[in-house]
Amino acid sequence: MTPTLLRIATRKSALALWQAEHVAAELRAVHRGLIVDLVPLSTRGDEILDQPLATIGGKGLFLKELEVAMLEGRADLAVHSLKDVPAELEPGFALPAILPRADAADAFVSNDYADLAALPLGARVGTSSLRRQAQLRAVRPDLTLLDLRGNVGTRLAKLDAGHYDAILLACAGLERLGLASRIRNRLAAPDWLPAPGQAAIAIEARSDRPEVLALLSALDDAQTRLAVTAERSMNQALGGSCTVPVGAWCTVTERGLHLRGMVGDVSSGRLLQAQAEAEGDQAEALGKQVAQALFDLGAGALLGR
Ligand SMILES: NCc1[nH]cc(CCC(=O)O)c1CC(=O)O
Repeated sequence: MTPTLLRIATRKSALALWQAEHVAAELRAVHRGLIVDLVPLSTRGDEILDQPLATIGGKGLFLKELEVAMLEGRADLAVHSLKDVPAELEPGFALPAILPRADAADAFVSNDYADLAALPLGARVGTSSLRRQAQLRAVRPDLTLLDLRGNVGTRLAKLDAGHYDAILLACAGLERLGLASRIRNRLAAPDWLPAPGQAAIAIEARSDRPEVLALLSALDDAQTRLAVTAERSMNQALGGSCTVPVGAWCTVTERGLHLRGMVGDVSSGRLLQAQAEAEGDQAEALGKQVAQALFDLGAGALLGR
């Protein structure tokens, strides 16, 4: 029987709540009469803020509590930033919808400097993302890289308190929170690669709930799904963890898919880059092909395998 109520499990950060509200509004718009409620939950990834994500167990930390809520019948779906969703989902779960992508660029945010090139020698830049750190090292080996965790508001407050000369965030998150005015400069492809799936919102649900999956799939954007499938397939073929600096960017045109991939080394600032094109129905194979090209360039040593 088609459900008349859908409950969305979400993290409690301002960005997570915005994304869940956005999905709720879209669901109400496409399914007239459907009741959609939010179930805000705390996750381990939100609670442990004093350690880098890579050391406390990675991205799955943000999903676990939301998945438990779905398994226990307290929620019907969960809304995530796709870049926080591990390449391999927990068994029994699916991503029935991936929403149209926002701006996938990273944002250079600073109160004193217009862009990376304007930073003085040795300037302090805050980011806990290994991908951002490796790309920073590659263009500015002199910079002092400092850890920076917490939600978007916390990170901006730490910048404003003077702990950093600049910080890097995702443009998409700033835009969703009405903070686009904080973006001083966009760090964008092909010179600078985002995380696989960056700027796409994903809906997760139990694979054994066909009526729920059918309602949710109405929000799926085919073009975004193709692009992020290629990016996530590459990430998975490289080992799929968030403890290595990996960037990916796939564009979709009438001619097909174009995937760029990057594996970096934070200490040396060395970046390995590869790219390839494929037909629209070959997204997964394209991801594996670019991963193989990166291995051929020596990515294995950087990935510790
Ligand atoms: N890791 C936290 C996270 N997960 C998704 C976004 C931004 C929104 C998106 O990429 O969809 C952010 C914040 C950031 O990186 O600045």
